[in-house]
Amino acid sequence: MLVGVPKEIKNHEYRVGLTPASVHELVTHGHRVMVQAGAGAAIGLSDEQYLAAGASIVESAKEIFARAEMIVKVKEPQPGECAMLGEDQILYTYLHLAPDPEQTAALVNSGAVCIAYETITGPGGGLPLLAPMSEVAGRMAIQAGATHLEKSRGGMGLLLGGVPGVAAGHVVIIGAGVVGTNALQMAVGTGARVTILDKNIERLRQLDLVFGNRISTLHSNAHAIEEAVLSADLVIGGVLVPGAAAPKLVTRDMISRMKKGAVVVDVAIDQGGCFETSHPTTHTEPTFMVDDVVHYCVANMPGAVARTSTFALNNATIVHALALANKGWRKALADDPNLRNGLNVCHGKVTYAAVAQALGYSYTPADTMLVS
Ligand SMILES: NC(=O)C1=CN([C@@H]2O[C@H](COP(=O)(O)OP(=O)(O)OC[C@H]3O[C@@H](n4cnc5c(N)ncnc54)[C@H](O)[C@@H]3O)[C@@H](O)[C@H]2O)C=CC1
Ligand SMILES: CC(=O)C(=O)O
Ligand SMILES: [Mg+2]
Repeated sequence: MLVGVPKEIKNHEYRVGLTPASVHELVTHGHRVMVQAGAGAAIGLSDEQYLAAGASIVESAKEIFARAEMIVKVKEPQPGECAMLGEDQILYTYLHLAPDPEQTAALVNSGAVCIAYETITGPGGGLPLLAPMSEVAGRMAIQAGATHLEKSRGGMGLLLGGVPGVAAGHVVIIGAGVVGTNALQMAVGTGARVTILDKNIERLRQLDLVFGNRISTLHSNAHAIEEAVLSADLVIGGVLVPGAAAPKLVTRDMISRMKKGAVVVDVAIDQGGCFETSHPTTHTEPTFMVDDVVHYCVANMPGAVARTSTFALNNATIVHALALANKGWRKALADDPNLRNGLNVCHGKVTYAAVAQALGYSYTPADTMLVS
């Protein structure tokens, strides 16, 4: 198969779909890989390294989209990229379609076979292609939150861990999945007081066993969220209902009653966000204020640590990239129900139930698309 890797074009996005090691893996299995010139230059992956791994270097994204049978990316295709996708071309990347009607319409119109990293499941459950970026974003959420608690960034001027004789800050984490757990580890490390909420009590039991009385766990409901948020200095939003738009758990009214200069980091913003007042921001302008509360809502947080993130992502994505290239999409999806769960849009149909439901499309089950 001819595989293409365009340079990412989202704001401050320096990750690359394939590392030289992943290119080498595909080439060893008999495939050809085209990489756009300079795709990895910002994170120290030179064109020479890609050439040495067996790729060819092409100048423009246009040529890659025109020729490749499978496009491997990181972020959802931007409008210009959607316009270049072709009928039956495989697109393998993050999509986050439920909160994004424009992108969904563009992918439906393209006729392409669109496989979303974030809905591919693992043999033991979970979302193994989302997990590495959630690890990164969860850890970064505390860094970003701590930085924006500084006065010069709009925050109340608070050091999360406090100092001897001065109380530590209160971090509230909503969602105890991969983002939440990684944020929890970092928050505990700073010496902050931490409360974590989830609907899944079994998950809270596991965290209680590991962290003991260094944290408070709370079953998530509207009342518990309100009480926790109103006493928080920093709130991290890390909930997920796979493939669906994030539930708005923190209302505008709660935000208006929070401490002035508190910070919210809405990691779930790529699925629409779990704060009613959120809207997506970029690394160039990561925050905005609502009622004197700093909102950090960057939809591609791992892009800021693109080198770490690219390697972590490739560790998880290469296995299915190989299956798709080796077998073609129909057989690869037929053989592997976990990969099949990644199919969101195919030949003009929406093939992921939560996306169809969120955006008012009729739903076509992925397995009905596998016969040619
Ligand atoms: N902004 C960014 O750059 C990034 C965003 N993300 C996003 O972060 C979000 C979280 O991802 P993961 O942690 O990997 O998901 P996950 O599936 O590991 O965890 C989500 C947790 O939310 C919980 N949850 C669901 N509804 C809830 C509710 N009403 N109250 C409390 N908890 C609830 C679930 O029980 C689960 O434990 C996703 O939307 C993901 O796409 C991930 C990486 C980067
Ligand atoms: C998961 C996601 O949205 C990201 O890594 O940018
Ligand atoms: Mg997005």
